[in-house]
Amino acid sequence: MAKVLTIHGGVPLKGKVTVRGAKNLVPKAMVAALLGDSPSVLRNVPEIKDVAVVTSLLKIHGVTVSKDEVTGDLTMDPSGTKTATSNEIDTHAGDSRIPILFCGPLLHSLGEALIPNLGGCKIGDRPIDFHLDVLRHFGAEIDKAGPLGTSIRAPHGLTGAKISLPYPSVGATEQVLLTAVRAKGTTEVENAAIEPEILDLISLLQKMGAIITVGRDRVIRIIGVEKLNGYNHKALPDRNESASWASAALVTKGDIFVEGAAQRDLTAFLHTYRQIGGEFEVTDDGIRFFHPGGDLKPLILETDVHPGFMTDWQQPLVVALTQATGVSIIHETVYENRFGFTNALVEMGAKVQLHSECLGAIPCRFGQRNFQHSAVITGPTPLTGADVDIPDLRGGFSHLIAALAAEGTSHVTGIELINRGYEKFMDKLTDLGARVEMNEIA
Ligand SMILES: CC(=O)N[C@H]1[C@@H](OP(=O)(O)OP(=O)(O)OC[C@H]2O[C@@H](n3ccc(=O)[nH]c3=O)[C@H](O)[C@@H]2O)O[C@H](CO)[C@@H](O)[C@@H]1O
Ligand SMILES: C=C(OP(=O)(O)O)C(=O)O
Repeated sequence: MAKVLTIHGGVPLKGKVTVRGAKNLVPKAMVAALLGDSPSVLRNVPEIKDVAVVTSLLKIHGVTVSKDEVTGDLTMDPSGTKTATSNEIDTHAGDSRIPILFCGPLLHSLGEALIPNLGGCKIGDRPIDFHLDVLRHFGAEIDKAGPLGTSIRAPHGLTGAKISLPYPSVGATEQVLLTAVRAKGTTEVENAAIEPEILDLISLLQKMGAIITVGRDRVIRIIGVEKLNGYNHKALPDRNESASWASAALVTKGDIFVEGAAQRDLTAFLHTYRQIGGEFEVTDDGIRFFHPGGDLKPLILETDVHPGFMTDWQQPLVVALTQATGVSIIHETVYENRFGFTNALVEMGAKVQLHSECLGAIPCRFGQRNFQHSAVITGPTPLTGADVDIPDLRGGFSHLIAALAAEGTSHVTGIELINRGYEKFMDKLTDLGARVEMNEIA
């Protein structure tokens, strides 16, 4: 039975939501537990699909994962780590992007790793060439990278390496970290990503006994150690979920206190929010986001790696820009195909034109290659309810907040995708006063 969410729009979202540990850190912290020779404890764990997927992957590799019924904290004991069968691995094909990060830890423990084909949002090709090159630098052999997944071995162990990433990829940087901490000798990675979730992963690895320094100009150095212990760590809050609810407040002319939102990790977002005309108040417990009344202002924006404007913030913000007075331009420089979600916004009444040129100050990797990676948004345009099928996590959130702001009723399918990154999504919407009903259809 498929689910369809009916949304009656036009209600400002008001109230409080709580964000917990980041989707882009928690599953990776769980993978890091494989590196220890004693159990690890992870706190502030959200109930989202990627956590369920990694819990299952750890279990089929012999890791005991137990959850505290009251706090939700996870205790992961890797003492029984074993090779999983290809059938077990195959059950997770297409689920998430995290399995590729099992390579380093499994190669250290078992000398081999079998990785299912990856899932994640369909916002570009999302190749894994950087990951496989990184692993080869450490001495791993890629037996097979084909339709049934990737099989990797390290018959001679893994040795530290000097690596320069072609682009500051988040996943490839994490691949380096999770492999280098127990490799023989020293690793140096240039052009590394330094997103807050990566720095939190480094903190956690440091607790385990890893030797890591983050130097100038995105260079990270790691001295491998033979053994690591388990960690006890509280995951950093989800800055992407925080930014999503902030955009929801602006789009619906509402007022949302996001408990747990951390200003430190949202500097670029808060700057942009204020430029558009959104208001916020930072407290020790979170951030209140609200529409202060009056017109929203258009802007010109490029997504970028940290400390730039995060690509995952772009999609919900585009909905707010449909309500700004004037022309806004967004140049998406991280993914080549992240504007597909705007088709549904156009059906709802928005004016969005896509272009393959780089409409930004810096020409990016996608210029002259026929990727529609720049968007011109003209507002304000009233939005009306529509029937929408959610394409991906952030595009889906954008559709939902557009429907919440629109006049009339919308029907949304594919809502399950939202569970990848938004904990207790329906409860939060209801608590904020949204008029929504979930029904099942044959
Ligand atoms: C689970 C997780 O943490 N997901 C985040 C992570 O994704 P993820 O780690 O997959 O993103 P990357 O930073 O690796 O990707 C950035 C760019 O590099 C390219 N690339 C990446 C790897 C590779 O081997 N070859 C290659 O060409 C990608 O196609 C993309 O164009 O960082 C992205 C950028 O901040 C975020 O949008 C995602 O929410
Ligand atoms: C692109 C995203 O996630 P993933 O890398 O897990 O697909 C996202 O969170 O917006």
